[in-house]
Amino acid sequence: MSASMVRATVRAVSKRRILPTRAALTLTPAAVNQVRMLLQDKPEYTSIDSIPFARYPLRKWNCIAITNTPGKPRNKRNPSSNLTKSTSERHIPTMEQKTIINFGAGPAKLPQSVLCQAQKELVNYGGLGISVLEMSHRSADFSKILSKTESLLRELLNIPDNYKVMFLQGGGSGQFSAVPLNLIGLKEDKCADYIVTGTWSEKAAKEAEKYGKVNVVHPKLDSYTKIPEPCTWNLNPAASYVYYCSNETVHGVEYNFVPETNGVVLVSDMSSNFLSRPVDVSKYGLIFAGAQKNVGCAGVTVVIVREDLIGHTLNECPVVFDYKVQASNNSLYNTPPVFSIYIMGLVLEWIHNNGGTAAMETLNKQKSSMIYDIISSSSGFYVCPVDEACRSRMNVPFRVGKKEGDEALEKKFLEGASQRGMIGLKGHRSVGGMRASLYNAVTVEDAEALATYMKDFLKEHQ
Ligand SMILES: N[C@H](C(=O)O)[C@H](O)COP(=O)(O)O
Ligand SMILES: O=C(O)CCC(=O)C(=O)O
Repeated sequence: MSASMVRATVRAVSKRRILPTRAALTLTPAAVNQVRMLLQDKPEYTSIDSIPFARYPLRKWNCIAITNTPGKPRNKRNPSSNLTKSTSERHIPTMEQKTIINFGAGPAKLPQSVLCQAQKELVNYGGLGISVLEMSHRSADFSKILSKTESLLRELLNIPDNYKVMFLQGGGSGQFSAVPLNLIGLKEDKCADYIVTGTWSEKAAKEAEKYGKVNVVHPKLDSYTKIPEPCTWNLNPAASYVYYCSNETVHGVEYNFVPETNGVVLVSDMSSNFLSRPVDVSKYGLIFAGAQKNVGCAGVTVVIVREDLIGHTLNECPVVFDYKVQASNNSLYNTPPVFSIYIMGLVLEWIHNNGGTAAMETLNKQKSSMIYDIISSSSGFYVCPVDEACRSRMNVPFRVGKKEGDEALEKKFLEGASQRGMIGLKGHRSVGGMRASLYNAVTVEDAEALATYMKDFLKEHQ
């Protein structure tokens, strides 16, 4: 807590009514952020008693007011003497927002400290007088953001020097096209092997068919609830690459192993489990991931590619997807998603400060086991259709009431969850049921809240 904060008196103001005995002081955005930052990792604080004279439970805050200018002596007779009176700045988002737990599949929950930091810096980034939203992508300041983001990523994933890192637009779906456009020409046959274990790898394989021959290495699965035994895969040694999606967001199928390709270049869509666990990048030719699950907000897609695979692009490849062009321009061939890269930088810093990918993995195991354990011990009340060997730590799909889901109970489950502030639990529209997404920013406490609710709901309806 800074010295100026200690001298502040903070009071609750409900529904824009200011207590009549005192005038309210407008909090500057920086002050609001300081209060937030002070309290964000302290769930044990239910009031702001640590700041003298304040005695109001946080939950009641609709906005907060400060009755004396921080750092100046209090004027008890005329507390408004030090006040600024702009009403436009007086109201800040209610703290009630923070009782919401977002289990959405993406865009998904971001760490609270990242949001606060972004808010703090939104209007005036680093004292420059402008926002990152307004910053030239060719400015020295953005260049710092870009290189900091890249070096954090390199450090977190221990990316070898012979790999390029790019920050592109177009999302995961953009890469469904960019991967074949750049890599299918690696070998003369222009063919690629695809392991299709869910919606996203299916879409990627379909897109690749436009640019070359696609071999799905196993018979089509009748349901996306398992990974076919690797010994049954019909891999083609002449393939330019082998492609798989390491976590299928819709179906909740995740690989707990790296596919063996016998020397053929391995490509992975890690959009929904990126940085949720350590990865040996050297085993891959290319990894891509949209940021909006574990590492930031929508708008930026990270592509990590081994240098020797660059430069085999098909003629019809749009220039913005050409890895050679983007890598040699350091992702600045055209305007990159400046703000999304900045947010990713903040999230990477947060991951770094919280123990890196190994620590994320520990937490992700803990959170997902908590939910899977309830499902397994519910005597069929909750059902997860996915094989135990490939159940996702990121997206836990389940039905309520019976195997194929009891529609009325599932509706009730969602309503009850929503009453407890839990959102985003509805399964993907293509599969129905429930799905709890437990990305990096979802805390153990968030998962515990869901676990408690699931137990209560089970007791009530079994
Ligand atoms: N959103 C998908 C997923 O859930 O895994 C997939 O990565 C496609 O990504 P885009 O929506 O960014 O195209
Ligand atoms: O819900 C998901 O699995 C991701 C959402 C998505 O990207 C989509 O449905 O297009």
